[in-house]
Amino acid sequence: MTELPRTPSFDLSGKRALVTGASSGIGLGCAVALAEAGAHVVCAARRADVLQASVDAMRTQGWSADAVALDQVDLASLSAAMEDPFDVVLNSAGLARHSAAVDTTPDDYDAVMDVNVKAAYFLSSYAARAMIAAGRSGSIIHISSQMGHVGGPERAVYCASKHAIEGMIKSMAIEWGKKGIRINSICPTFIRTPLTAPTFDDPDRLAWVMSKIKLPRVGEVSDIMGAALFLASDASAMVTGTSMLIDGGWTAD
Ligand SMILES: NC(=O)c1ccc[n+]([C@@H]2O[C@H](COP(=O)([O-])OP(=O)(O)OC[C@H]3O[C@@H](n4cnc5c(N)ncnc54)[C@H](O)[C@@H]3O)[C@@H](O)[C@H]2O)c1
Ligand SMILES: O=C(O)[C@H](O)[C@@H](O)[C@H](O)[C@H](O)CO
Repeated sequence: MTELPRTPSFDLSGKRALVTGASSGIGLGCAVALAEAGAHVVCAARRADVLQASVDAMRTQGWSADAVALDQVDLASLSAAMEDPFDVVLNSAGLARHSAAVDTTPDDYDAVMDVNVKAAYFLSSYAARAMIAAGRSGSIIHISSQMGHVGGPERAVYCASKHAIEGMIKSMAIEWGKKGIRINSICPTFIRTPLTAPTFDDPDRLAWVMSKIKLPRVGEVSDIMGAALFLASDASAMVTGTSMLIDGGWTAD
């Protein structure tokens, strides 16, 4: 009989995962995807009350989850939260402040870069450091953006921050690959979350979005959850230093 290849496992039983930005939007969706696959998920965000409500809802499903209040711009707290190694670290915390490039203030610039780049950089660094010290492999995943690959009007700082993630993951993948640590990004198009409310609530901006997406609708959080599970699990064991565009065809032309 033909020996058939085995489908790799998407099961995360016995794995410990950290998901940042887990109180809402894409982060909450990814936390659910990992918990449903069997991981114990530590959900991190700043708003302890909102976060606890999400964790309580996950527990009622029979999934394993904890909440940790964390402002990841505070690198000392971030480092402390990462001391015990995780098998999976998924970073969805992020900020968008859009303005014409000539009107961007240093405060807007710093706010976006501090969360989207600096915190993401040190989160990765601390995560890998703990994995290496424990002699463990792991998967680090950043929610970047299609704006890490193309530009967008009134989005120069946001695009700069997401392009930085794309360069960062490639360099870190080179450094950590032989230790069994993978690092990748997911690059979504416009997804319906609190972050995109100002864009979707403006008819002109929504029309621009729909003129760029090739599919007939905007993205939903559920469109990202399968990719998160894939990159977290052994199903993606040969995938590192790359980004997965979930952009409804935005970047196809
Ligand atoms: N919604 C989209 O269309 C879209 C598309 C592409 C990429 N993204 C990216 O996805 C990620 C999640 O965004 P979302 O759409 O789910 O929005 P969201 O506003 O629902 O989630 C962002 C989360 O980041 C958290 N956060 C912000 N600053 C933080 C800090 N200093 N410390 C800890 N947590 C902090 C917020 O509290 C929130 O929970 C972001 O990185 C965003 O850039 C979103
Ligand atoms: O541009 C916006 O309105 C959002 O704040 C961004 O988060 C984008 O939705 C996203 O990155 C897709 O390009």
